[in-house]
Amino acid sequence: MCTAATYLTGDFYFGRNLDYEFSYGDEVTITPRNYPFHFRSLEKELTAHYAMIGMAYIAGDYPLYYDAVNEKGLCIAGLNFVGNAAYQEPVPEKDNVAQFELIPWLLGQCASVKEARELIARMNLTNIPFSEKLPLAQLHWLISDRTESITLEAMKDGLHVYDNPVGVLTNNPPFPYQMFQLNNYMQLSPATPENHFSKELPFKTYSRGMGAIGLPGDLSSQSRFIRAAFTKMNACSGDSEEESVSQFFHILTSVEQQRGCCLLENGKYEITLYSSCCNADKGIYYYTTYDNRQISAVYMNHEDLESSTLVRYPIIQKASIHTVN
Ligand SMILES: C[C@H](CCC(=O)NCCS(=O)(=O)O)[C@H]1CC[C@H]2[C@@H]3[C@H](O)C[C@@H]4C[C@H](O)CC[C@]4(C)[C@H]3C[C@H](O)[C@]12C
Repeated sequence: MCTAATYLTGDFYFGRNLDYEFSYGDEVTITPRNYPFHFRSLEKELTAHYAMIGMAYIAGDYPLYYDAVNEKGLCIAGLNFVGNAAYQEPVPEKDNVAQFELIPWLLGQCASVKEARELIARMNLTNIPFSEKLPLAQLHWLISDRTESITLEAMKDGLHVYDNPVGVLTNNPPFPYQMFQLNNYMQLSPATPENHFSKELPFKTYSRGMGAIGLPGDLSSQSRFIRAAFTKMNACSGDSEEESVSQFFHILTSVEQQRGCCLLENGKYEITLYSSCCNADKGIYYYTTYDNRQISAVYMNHEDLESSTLVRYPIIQKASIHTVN
């Protein structure tokens, strides 16, 4: 399971929890403007494009991004959509983009969600795998900038683009079902509840936080969607970088997966391998890992963005404890 979210203070923040039972070997990866992107079914090459930063597995010299942000502040995260994602054979009349090419294709060329919508309208998301060892990932995507978010789902009946007014995405079921479920929670509130049950019964609030009784606490993707939406829509913080980043990680923490709570059929546990928070305006990628709660930061603009070589920073997994005496 995974959860992605957006957050706007003075700057715009975008990030995700990557929940899984193993890591592919994740690296914070900066693709500078002149790194050449070749596309499997397109004649067009992107030899000059927007620079981007995100988490990727680098296969050969190719950045297989999980989530990334470009220098214009456009952001994308891919999340599992198993059993529902369906990709097509290439067709002559469309831009045929392989599933693993989607993030470079959009972030390389689009400065906003509006521009991404235009490319998506001409796009066919194809079923060409990266390699035999790295078969198709069944995903759907949260695509955001500071003004709007959309959800992109490729299903048997074609590509769907949904407005995403919540700025949150988890996994199954398809996005319209996720959104519809929110209707069942409209009574939840961060404020102290009032008695609408019966005037004849003398109810008392015995604890703070009772306004959100009924907020689902389990790890299913539907429940994480509701919980992350509630937390994000009610989140508030100061505008400073420290306050914004701290608050963003708290939103993600509301849906993190602790080892032991989600047992898979293979006997392994799914956990939150990393949490990321990208300042999309400044190109700063912050992350924590399951065992390293210290926030690490990689600045895209500290690198030579005119270069043609990937810049890679393997994630720091080892805990760092600040000893004070
Ligand atoms: C496993 C990741 C998604 C995590 C997630 O949503 N978990 C929820 C589990 S579930 O709801 O319970 O199924 C996804 C997100 C991005 C994916 C990677 C990216 O798409 C990039 C390449 C794409 C290649 O086709 C496969 C390897 C890969 C390197 C992918 C491996 C894996 O599928 C990743 C890492």
